[in-house]
Amino acid sequence: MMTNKQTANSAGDGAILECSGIERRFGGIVAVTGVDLVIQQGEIFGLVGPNGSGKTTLTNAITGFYPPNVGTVRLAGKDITGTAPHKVATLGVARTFQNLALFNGMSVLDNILLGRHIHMKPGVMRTALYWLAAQREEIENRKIVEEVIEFLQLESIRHELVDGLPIGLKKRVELARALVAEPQMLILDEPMAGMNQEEKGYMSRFILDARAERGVSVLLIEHHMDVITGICDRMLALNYGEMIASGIPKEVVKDPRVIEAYIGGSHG
Ligand SMILES: Nc1ncnc2c1ncn2[C@@H]1O[C@H](COP(=O)(O)OP(=O)(O)OP(=O)(O)O)[C@@H](O)[C@H]1O
Repeated sequence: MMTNKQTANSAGDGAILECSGIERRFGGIVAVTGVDLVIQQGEIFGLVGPNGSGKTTLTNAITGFYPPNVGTVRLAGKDITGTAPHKVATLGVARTFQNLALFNGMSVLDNILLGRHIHMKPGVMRTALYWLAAQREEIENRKIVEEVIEFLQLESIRHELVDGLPIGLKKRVELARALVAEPQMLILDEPMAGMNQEEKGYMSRFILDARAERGVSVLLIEHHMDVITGICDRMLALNYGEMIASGIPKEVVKDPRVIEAYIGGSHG
């Protein structure tokens, strides 16, 4: 279990994300309650739980989509509780969504470029007087985008519309869009849903490499326990909105409460 010492960690001692006592209600429904979570810089941290256990609600509380009713969220020591989603993004948190959020009718490249918008200055872009600055900004944007395209091996499909791509590639494009924002913290909501074993292997490798080469810390929501035990440093399991176990994945997945939650839930 997470100790008081860990949850009390604060900026400067390596925590990138700290959630304390998070509760979020929707009308009479308590979607999440009493959740404490500390992710250290460079950690890949797994979040599991059956359908409806509160995983997405917790990420929405962190990213400001649905601020918590109770509790605090700190990013690199700074209190960001209730900060608007676009501001949280500019502070260095990027996410991918359970149900893909790509723009159909647009190419792979254009979808990825959209991930740079938090770093673009529209005022500068529009003002002819500052065309040089804008040009420099554009070159910088393209450089990062090209790096990420190469990193995620999307070169051969860069001009294809995202519409017809298989799910595995769509998920990879979404990861690319999140990475070009150059986040400190990446929140991935079921990035391997619908993938076969080989595709899961690729995606796992990309997540590990993103940490190694781009220095991101990762909060990974995932139902595939082999992926959680394979690439996560630590993990947290939720059930009915509450923490039921946390710690080293190989130990947590053997916890009877976690097994029971999954057998009882629809992912058993
Ligand atoms: N916007 C909302 N309005 C009302 N209830 C909500 C809302 N979002 C989530 N809930 C409820 O909160 C609870 C937790 O849902 P949540 O989507 O966070 O679970 P989850 O673990 O992410 O599930 P899944 O694996 O299906 O994505 C559920 O009972 C859900 O119905």
